[in-house]
Amino acid sequence: MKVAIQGIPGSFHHQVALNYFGAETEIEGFRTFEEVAKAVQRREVPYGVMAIENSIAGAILPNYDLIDRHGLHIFEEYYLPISHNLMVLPGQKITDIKEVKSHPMALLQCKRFFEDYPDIKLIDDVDTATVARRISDEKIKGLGAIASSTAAKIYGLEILAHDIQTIKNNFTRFILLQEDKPQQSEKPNKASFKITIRNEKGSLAKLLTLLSENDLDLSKIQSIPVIENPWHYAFFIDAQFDDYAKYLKAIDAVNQNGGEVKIFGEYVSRK
Ligand SMILES: O=C(O)C(=O)C[C@]1(C(=O)O)C=C[C@@H](O)C=C1
Repeated sequence: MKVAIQGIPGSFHHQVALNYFGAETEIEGFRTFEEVAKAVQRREVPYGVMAIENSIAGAILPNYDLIDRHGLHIFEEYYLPISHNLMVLPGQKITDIKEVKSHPMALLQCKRFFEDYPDIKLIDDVDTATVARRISDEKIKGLGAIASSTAAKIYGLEILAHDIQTIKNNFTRFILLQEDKPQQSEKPNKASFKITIRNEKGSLAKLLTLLSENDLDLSKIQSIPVIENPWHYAFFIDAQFDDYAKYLKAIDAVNQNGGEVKIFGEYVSRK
């Protein structure tokens, strides 16, 4: 079975794919989330893994948009505890480091650590492990990577500082994607969907009332621009519920009241 991820062995996406699908899984790494979404949409790879939000850095908004544009379905969520480490070519000291490169979400999660090192320049890169591999392959001095301890092991780097994320208790929520609408074996108690409403006074308040009246517990609501219609907004929502029938009633009520609902997935909450 093949699974698409952004990144290479030692990245957090790689870890999630192995944890969820098993150690023997064939993993196909891509450079960008967009390439992952396209590969799943075209059925070149049956499943994709995508980070969607982090407990320190917040949502990865462009990924909600990718799921939407590529018509993908969420069938599962996965929470991975994230520990970041500062690593270098063996023998390098922290005072030798001029630049640190990593995935932008990883850099955001470690911002506070680098406040004590204002001379180190932080630079976005494709993923955590790719930088570790590059330092190792090209024997780059003066450059640090932020990545997992697994990446340090795989690429033979030395860890100068462990657990450098701002809050020790750091989690990233990943979603598992496929092109087809999934058949759920367990009863769903969570759903992700997009609601587009007319930009009128009180329309958001009305929408929230309809959801709350049907006992939906929102764990996320994020507004995104409707690009075809400047200054109009849609909302990406994650909601939990005990009663599936009531959830359907809520969706129906929104549709009846001028909202437009697109469901990305119904699945079991793993929190
Ligand atoms: O760069 C990696 O190792 C990734 O798997 C990407 C990613 C992300 O997209 O948020 C995954 C988990 C962490 O939050 C940091 C980076």
